[in-house]
Amino acid sequence: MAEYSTYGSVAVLQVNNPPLNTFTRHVLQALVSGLERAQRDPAVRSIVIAGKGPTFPAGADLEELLGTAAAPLLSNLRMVDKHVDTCQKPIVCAIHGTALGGGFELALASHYRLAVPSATLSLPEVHLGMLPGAGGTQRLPRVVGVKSAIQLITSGQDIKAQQALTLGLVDKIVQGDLLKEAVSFARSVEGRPLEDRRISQRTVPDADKVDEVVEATRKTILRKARGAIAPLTCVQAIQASVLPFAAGMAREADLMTYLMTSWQAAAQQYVFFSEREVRQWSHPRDKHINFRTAKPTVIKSVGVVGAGTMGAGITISLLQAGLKVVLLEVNKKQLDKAIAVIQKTLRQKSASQKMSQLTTTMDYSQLSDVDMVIEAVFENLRLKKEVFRKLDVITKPQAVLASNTSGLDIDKIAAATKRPDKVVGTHFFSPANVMRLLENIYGKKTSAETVATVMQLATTIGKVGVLVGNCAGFVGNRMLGPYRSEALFLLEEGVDPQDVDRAIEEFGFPMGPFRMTDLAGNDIGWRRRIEARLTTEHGPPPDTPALYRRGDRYCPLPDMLCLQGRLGQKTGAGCMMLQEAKDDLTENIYIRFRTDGSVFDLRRLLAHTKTLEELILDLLFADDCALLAHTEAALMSHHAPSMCNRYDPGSRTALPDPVVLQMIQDYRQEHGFKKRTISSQEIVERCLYSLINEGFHVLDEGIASRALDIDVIYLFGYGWPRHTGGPMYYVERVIGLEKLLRSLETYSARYPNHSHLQPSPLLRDMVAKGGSLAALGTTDSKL
Ligand SMILES: CC/C=C\C/C=C/C(=O)SCCNC(=O)CCNC(=O)[C@H](O)C(C)(C)COP(=O)(O)OP(=O)(O)OC[C@H]1O[C@@H](n2cnc3c(N)ncnc32)[C@H](O)[C@@H]1OP(=O)(O)O
Repeated sequence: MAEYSTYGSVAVLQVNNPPLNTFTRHVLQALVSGLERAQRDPAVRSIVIAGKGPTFPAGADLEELLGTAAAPLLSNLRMVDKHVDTCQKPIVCAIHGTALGGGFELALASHYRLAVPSATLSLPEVHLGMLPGAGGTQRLPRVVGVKSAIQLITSGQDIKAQQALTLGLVDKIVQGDLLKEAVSFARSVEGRPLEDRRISQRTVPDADKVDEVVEATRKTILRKARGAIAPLTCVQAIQASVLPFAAGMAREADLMTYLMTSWQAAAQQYVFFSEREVRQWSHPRDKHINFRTAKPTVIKSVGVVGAGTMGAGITISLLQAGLKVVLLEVNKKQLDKAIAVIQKTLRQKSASQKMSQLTTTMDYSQLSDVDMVIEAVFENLRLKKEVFRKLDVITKPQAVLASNTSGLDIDKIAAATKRPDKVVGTHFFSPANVMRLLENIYGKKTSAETVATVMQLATTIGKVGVLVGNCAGFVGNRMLGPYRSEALFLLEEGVDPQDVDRAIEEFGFPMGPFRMTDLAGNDIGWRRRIEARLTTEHGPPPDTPALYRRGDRYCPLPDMLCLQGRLGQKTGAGCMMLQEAKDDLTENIYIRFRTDGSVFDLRRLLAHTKTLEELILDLLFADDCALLAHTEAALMSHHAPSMCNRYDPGSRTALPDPVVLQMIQDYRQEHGFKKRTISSQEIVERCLYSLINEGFHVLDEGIASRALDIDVIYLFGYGWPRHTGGPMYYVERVIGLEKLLRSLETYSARYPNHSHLQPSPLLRDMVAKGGSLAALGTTDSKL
């Protein structure tokens, strides 16, 4: 737990609690005993505290923190820190690996800190819904000032050793043997006065500006926190650091108790464990196939087909993980553009050496030797099947073939090959090199080995891989469908798009449904609806009632917007007009693209088609993605820049668009909707409950095997607010399943033809039998 040894006058206490040396009560008790022993021993004149194995203590043990032991754990940690702080013999912390949370706080309570260059320090408690409650909010500002302390504690960001040295958080960076250096350093400071080494005795450097600093940061923190209580509570604790140390510690303790007992802390700790637990996958249809039994194929080289935004992002992720990549793109301009993007991103990350691992090509035969291919072409089944047919012939027989699709049928794609067991879905999220989620989809014939391979790939490239079954939209996009539909029905009834967005953003999402569609592109869903024959390129299918499809309520507003060319924000922002656009297109209009400098003459393009709308459609459905992307942008810059909002040139701030508001008004009138006032609560409930209800269907059908898989998908891929734990956790722990059921019953009685509001049989069953999502495999054992 804490090994005691002496080197002459130096006592060394090495925390030994593998793998991360986290603080349990036993570890802390062992530290207290060691400290007392060293203090008692007259031959000991200094003390070194270090971590055995790979790291200095990475903080309090979360398993223990989640149970009834939390309060004693905290008081033990505070006791250790007090022993250390007030010790009459100098205490030196020797830091390597990750000194996090309580580990870093112990170091701050010590008199000296040495670190190896690779060490990382941080106070990440805010991510767990807590604050650094063992003196971190009081000692850190005494070293770095209130302003920096607020920044470091409310972000929980990593502090690298060199930065820690600059900030005065460590005294020396040690290049050689850390323990040896620490022992000789301790010896060198023996007998020196300790008073000025005790951080608790210092004053906060910017104490006179504390109110000013807090005021200046409060707004930003509130905006970033989006409903999370921990960040602002951290600020309150830091504010108390200008008080005498004991008073500040008392304030910190009160605020820590408040946070530790909050549902948000429990939710965020659930998120921490769920992020790790998804790695322990099992096949929803056959539990015998799981992370223990299935062996992944070793992947050293990956082919990426398609160098659009997704393909480039995927390539960056793979290169950063040290894999060899062959990037194939049939359009030279697009390929060059992607190379420039990849180079720039890797350079920013100081990882330019990784470029040597990249081969770019326009020739499929270059893929003959790769271990795996990730296809990232345009989201079109015909095109994807064609690519897979080619890949099946060209790649080696044992190569895994993955499709980066956001919802197309993996079995149909697999059927284009003679190796359906090696075909799998890997749904990356945009930007693919930034977003952590990787939704991995198995088809009917995907082998256990192939599943294990893509789950392993997720870990290798630093993503959170979640295994799901094959259905339209998989888990994430499937659940988004009802949410979007309900948002549209709210427009029909009288809410404006920005009101829906505001309510959802106040709940904690970074973006409401309409701003999100503007960003992602309204045409994505439109194309999918056309493929599903819910609409056509020219309007509703013949003999179809405007507001119904297959007996279900349908809102055609997004289709109408697409027909007007209102496809999304990308088009407004990605290009620059050389000459003013004219509505009638009687003159030549030239448009140059910032992205690749290409110039289009719209009139010449139009000469080949009857109407502008037809031209948009021809290009949208063309398989030539590069042409599509450019021309779509060209047309859109002439037309309206977004679906529902307008954006000033160069800005991403969504502004209500009077044209759209008028259009919605006319639509309401035409279809006899009476505008009514709808509360934010109703907006949030209808949108989110219909999404969560779909989650129950997904579980019922075995598309996801555990509620935590759904939570992780929403947290890491869709911006679901972390402090609520994810949709399924939130509804079970915060709302209550019974309340969800009653609300859905109320809403579905009011809107009998909104099928997604009909409570799922699984939900009904759980409420009737008192069942819980935990029984379906959440991490409850750890809560
Ligand atoms: C009561 C005291 C009150 C207040 C003061 C102090 C508060 C605290 O200290 S709160 C805790 C602060 N520390 C953290 O938040 C660290 C969290 N851990 C991490 O960030 C990472 O695990 C890591 C950077 C330390 C290591 O990352 P990596 O190498 O990628 O490993 P894993 O994340 O996969 O972790 C391996 C294994 O360890 C488990 N684990 C990690 N941290 C803790 C912890 N603090 N307590 C208990 N267990 C922990 C993690 O779940 C993994 O377990 P499995 O292999 O079973 O999945």
